[in-house]
Amino acid sequence: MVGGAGWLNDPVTATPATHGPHRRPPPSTRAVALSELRGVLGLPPGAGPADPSGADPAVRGVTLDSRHVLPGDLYAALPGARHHGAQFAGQARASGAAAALSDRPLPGLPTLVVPDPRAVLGPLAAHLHDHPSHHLEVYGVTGTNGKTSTTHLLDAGLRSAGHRTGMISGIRVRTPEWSRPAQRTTPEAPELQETLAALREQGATSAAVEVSSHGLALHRVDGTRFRAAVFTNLGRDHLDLHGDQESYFAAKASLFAPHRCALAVVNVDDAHGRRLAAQVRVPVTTFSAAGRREADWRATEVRADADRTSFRLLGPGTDRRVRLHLLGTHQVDNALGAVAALHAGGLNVEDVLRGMEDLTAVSGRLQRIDEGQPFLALVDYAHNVAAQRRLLPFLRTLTGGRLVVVLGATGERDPGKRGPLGRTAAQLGDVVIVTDESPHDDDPAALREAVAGGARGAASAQVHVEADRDRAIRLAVSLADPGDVVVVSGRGHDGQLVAGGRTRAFDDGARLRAALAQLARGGRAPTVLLPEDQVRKSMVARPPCSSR
Ligand SMILES: CC(=O)N[C@H]1[C@@H](OP(=O)(O)OP(=O)(O)OC[C@H]2O[C@@H](n3ccc(=O)[nH]c3=O)[C@H](O)[C@@H]2O)O[C@H](CO)[C@@H](O)[C@@H]1O[C@H](C)C(=O)N[C@@H](C)C(=O)N[C@H](CCC(=O)O)C(=O)O
Ligand SMILES: Nc1ncnc2c1ncn2[C@@H]1O[C@H](COP(=O)(O)OP(=O)(O)OP(=O)(O)O)[C@@H](O)[C@H]1O
Repeated sequence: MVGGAGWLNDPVTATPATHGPHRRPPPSTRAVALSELRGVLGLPPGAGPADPSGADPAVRGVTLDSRHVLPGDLYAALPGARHHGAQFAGQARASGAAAALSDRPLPGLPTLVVPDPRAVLGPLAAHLHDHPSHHLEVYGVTGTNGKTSTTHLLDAGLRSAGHRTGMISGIRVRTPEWSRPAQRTTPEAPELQETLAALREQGATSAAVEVSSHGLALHRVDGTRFRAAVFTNLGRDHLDLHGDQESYFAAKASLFAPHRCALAVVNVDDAHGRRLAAQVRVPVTTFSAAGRREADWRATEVRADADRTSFRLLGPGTDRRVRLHLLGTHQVDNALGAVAALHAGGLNVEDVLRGMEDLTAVSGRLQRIDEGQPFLALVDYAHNVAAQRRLLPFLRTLTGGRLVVVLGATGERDPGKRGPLGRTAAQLGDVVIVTDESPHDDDPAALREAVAGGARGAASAQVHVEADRDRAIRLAVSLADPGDVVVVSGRGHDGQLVAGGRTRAFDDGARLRAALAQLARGGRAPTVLLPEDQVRKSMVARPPCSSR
């Protein structure tokens, strides 16, 4: 389709062409002899335990999950946090795996043995699919916040500029012929290469791909060539994986290595962005939403309200006002990154801006929920302090009243960010309602306490603790006065809560809408009565808004 459109009005219908149990590799996938793959890895002929029969089986696909093996696949048996894939060799063999890749020989399967199989999986999958990224213009986006939004803006711009394109984002994976919900931000290498191959086969000319730091550190994008890559920003996040901020930055920076990407597009409002721009060895285009004069692309005269966001765009040969439907000043950063990348990639700025200006929303990113209530209610995906620091001051500008923030912390992720999440919400909001997100196997009460402890420490907001997320949302609605702003943060589009090994459907937008509809039906507020010990008020009087 030409003419940008967001997911909310995307014309592509979902078909079950998924990776996973319904995996359907592109028909064009060629058969490659195992000996050829051995050559790709630089293994000498016959090195490592070969098939005792001396056969040289044809490999037609690759997967790292025994449950998804199709006949002829190479099964990559990887060491994991809970299992070693070698445990599942029997299942892979029974499903028709032709061969294996692992750090040890697998019984009954000719195995390519390398010390770090994850590290060679991407190049192998790319080889098997004839390097699809070399035949597409692939635009990547990395950074702590703004990846999904920027990816959607890139997609909208590519489409309005006439590209037949695909999008691999943390919300959905879409090709011209099918679309499905994403399982993770950046797919594992076999799925990524398979999707890029499907794009090529379906006549796509380009793709916008979200690249998480997990994706980089876990080699998921190895074997992929990017026409241009955007760096949005770096805040504290994912230290559970990276250990420290320096390693986190190094993971992000690795996307911009010359073997991966041809052009770097970097946000120089961000300190790590400035560092990256100074160190990369590919041509760099810079952008600044703060209007820095040294940037190649910059925004001035930014106006952002509850309906839209606009700014004056200044760049090579460009000086024009841009009007976005997306809400929040941070979307100016994201739009600048997208426009700079597409211009660097050779596209016409007016063509791409048309699509970006038509993009109506990105699911769960500052999405307004309106049921006629006399206050603003929104859902957002902010789940780290850096995002809160952009989001909450913006929302403050939309209210002369109070800012009510519903938040929690996901379990099994960096414990060090829980207290700061609560503290920042309390510093920048007036009413903080701490609730459960997805605790996974962590203790939900301990997670709530860590967030609430941070919030109480800030001592400037009213702090409530309500374990049940639905009740927390209804509490927020019941507490809102005309003119206030309510934001349910942290989950965005994510329609599931995971606790104690069980997953249940839970959509923040739908629950917020239901609470607002109940308010509209019942007059004032759907009263939520909480046991006294669940309500903690660290401060009853709130500071005047003007003091913030
Ligand atoms: C912490 C982490 O990254 N874990 C990854 C890891 O899982 P694991 O170590 O727990 O795997 P495991 O269960 O021990 O199994 C070991 C191996 O056996 C295989 N297996 C397992 C069971 C079976 O029946 N058959 C089988 O073949 C598994 O596919 C795996 O390869 O290896 C798996 C595949 O090998 C990954 O899918 C998995 O990513 C998990 C699911 C994940 O989502 N991680 C998150 C943290 C993530 O990647 N997030 C980022 C960024 C998010 C953001 O920006 O906010 C993302 O890109 O999504
Ligand atoms: N450029 C930005 N700078 C700071 N915060 C942002 C920016 N863009 C978005 N945000 C905030 O981060 C949240 C997540 O945005 P988005 O999904 O676009 O980023 P992301 O990098 O894909 O996040 P994740 O990796 O968690 O999927 C938004 O809901 C918003 O609160």
